Amino acid sequence: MNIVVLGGGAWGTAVALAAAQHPAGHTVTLWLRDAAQATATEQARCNQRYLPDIALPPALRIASGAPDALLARAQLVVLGTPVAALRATLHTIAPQLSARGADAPPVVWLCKGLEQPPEGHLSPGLLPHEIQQSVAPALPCGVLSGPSFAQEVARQQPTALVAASAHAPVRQRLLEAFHANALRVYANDDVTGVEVGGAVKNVLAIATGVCDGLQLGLNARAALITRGLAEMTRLGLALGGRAETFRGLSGIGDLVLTATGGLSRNRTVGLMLAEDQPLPAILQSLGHVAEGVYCARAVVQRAAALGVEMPLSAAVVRLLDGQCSARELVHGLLSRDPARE
Ligand SMILES: NC(=O)c1ccc[n+]([C@@H]2O[C@H](COP(=O)([O-])OP(=O)(O)OC[C@H]3O[C@@H](n4cnc5c(N)ncnc54)[C@H](O)[C@@H]3O)[C@@H](O)[C@H]2O)c1
Ligand SMILES: O=P(O)(O)OC[C@H](O)CO
Repeated sequence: MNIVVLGGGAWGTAVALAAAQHPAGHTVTLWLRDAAQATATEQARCNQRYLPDIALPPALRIASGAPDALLARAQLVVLGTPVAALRATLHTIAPQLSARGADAPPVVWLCKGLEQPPEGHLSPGLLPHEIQQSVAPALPCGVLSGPSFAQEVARQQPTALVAASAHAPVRQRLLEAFHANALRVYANDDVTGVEVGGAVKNVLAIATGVCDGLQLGLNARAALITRGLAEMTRLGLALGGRAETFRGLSGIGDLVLTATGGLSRNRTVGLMLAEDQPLPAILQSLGHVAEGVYCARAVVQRAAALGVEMPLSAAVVRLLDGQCSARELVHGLLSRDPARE
């Protein structure tokens, strides 16, 4: 299979690397928007900026510049950008791919979050598949999600992913592309549920980082994860997702990984906020995207529009907006009225 991965951050690189190691012998190209970074990656055979210490397999091709020739041959296009770049990327590639008619390859994204509406706009923050529907509704699309740190996938440590799409051929293409070696890919047709899980767990991982940074204890962390799963599920159901999805890999699975795993960027943001470090400095030191920071407000706004209560996510928004300190956030949550579970 001819696979093109657009976007050479940590996750795009790890996913391209996994596809290039598939025993079927796929032809895999990792496309980077930054030509200098592409050259450096090719010379070092390592993405030192985003995935250091990982040697890229010889079969993995690196490219930059206009991706038209790559897209003309692609049988699967994987978008490795953050949510913020998904709309623009789809705008760029959709005309060429749509022109292939029935031969158009599936397009799948890896991002987890909601789009931030432009400042001052009243439109809701959209999930990735809603962005795709507004930009390129005719393309066969899907999402690859689930509990997966790039570094572990790149080291071929066992990982279970979810391939979600409304289209069975897209799900099948994803299985053929990635299911092998230490990667297991589970199919799911609940795209909304999978995307809500992927977005909300990032916000909740910030909250868990705060909880652990303040050394509130293991009981508090378990309570936070459990109540977080409840609010993730409430929002997901209200948006049309299915309950069982939130009990699966892209729900509780990714929430537990991101909220507790030391490799999580979102959790790291929470740990640093607990030390009262300023957010801009935290984001700069991270060097990678932490989607929870960018989608927390959109999550809470969509929940409010649907009458869904999300107290943990709302508390994270107040903290990110500088309306309270980490300790005040905890105090506010502990002072809430008693409620039924
Ligand atoms: N890193 C992981 O372990 C992991 C795992 C699963 C999912 N994800 C998700 O995948 C997405 C990408 O994460 P990552 O870890 O690769 O991020 P990263 O910070 O390592 O890299 C981001 C990449 O996106 C590119 N980029 C940033 N802004 C852009 C723009 N405006 N236009 C085009 N490209 C742009 C950067 O050049 C870089 O290549 C995120 O939504 C993340 O939540 C990450
Ligand atoms: O490092 P994070 O917090 O962006 O999480 C990475 C993955 O989404 C975990 O599944």
